[in-house]
Amino acid sequence: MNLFERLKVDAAPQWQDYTKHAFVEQLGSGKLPLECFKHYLVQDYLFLIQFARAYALGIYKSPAISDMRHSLEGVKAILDVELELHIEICGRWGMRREEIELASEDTPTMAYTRFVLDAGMSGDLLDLQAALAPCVLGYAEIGKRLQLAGSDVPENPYQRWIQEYAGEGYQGLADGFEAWFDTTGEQVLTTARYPRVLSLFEKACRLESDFWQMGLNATQ
Ligand SMILES: Cc1ncc(CO)c(N)n1
Repeated sequence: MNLFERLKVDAAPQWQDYTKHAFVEQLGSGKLPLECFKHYLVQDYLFLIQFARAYALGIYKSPAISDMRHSLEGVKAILDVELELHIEICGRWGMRREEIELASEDTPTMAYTRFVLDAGMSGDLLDLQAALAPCVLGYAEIGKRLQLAGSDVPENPYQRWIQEYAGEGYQGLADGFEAWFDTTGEQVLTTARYPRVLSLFEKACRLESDFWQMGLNATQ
């Protein structure tokens, strides 16, 4: 079992809540109200700006050039690919980049992003990776699962989103992150340290669930 698999087992309730959240299930069935998705997507754009900073912090916290390159991959994937996907999807409803960037961050967006940044600033690369892992590895798992189940749902309005996270590019990024996380674990993880790493991972899962819930709450 690699480090990610071990954390998933030990944080099973939090992982389930996050990856099988009602928002995710409705996204997969195509039944999610558009209002919820739009609210989520604008907040996610703001989220990703902060996450690019968190990967940049990863460069700063990298003990080796190979670690720097992994962090740089994360920065590039967000700035060059993921943010552009959001702009493309928002553009379908006539929302422009300037308008999205002017939106104000909701509390769950602030809570999650600042939590990750603080985990990295106050800790080392492994702490930062533990706080980042649910994001990239969770979306890769969700994307793959929804894509596989999706053949039963013709004309899902959220297909473009699913396809992006199930696609080769994102799946490759997640595989790279998982191996990198494991390598860092082999270098610095001790038995005494594991509970703190697990706690960071669990908290990030909870903050992911809160992020989905923020999307669902947009109809109320
Ligand atoms: C909230 C959140 N978690 C994870 C990802 C995956 O990058 C994302 N775009 N947004």
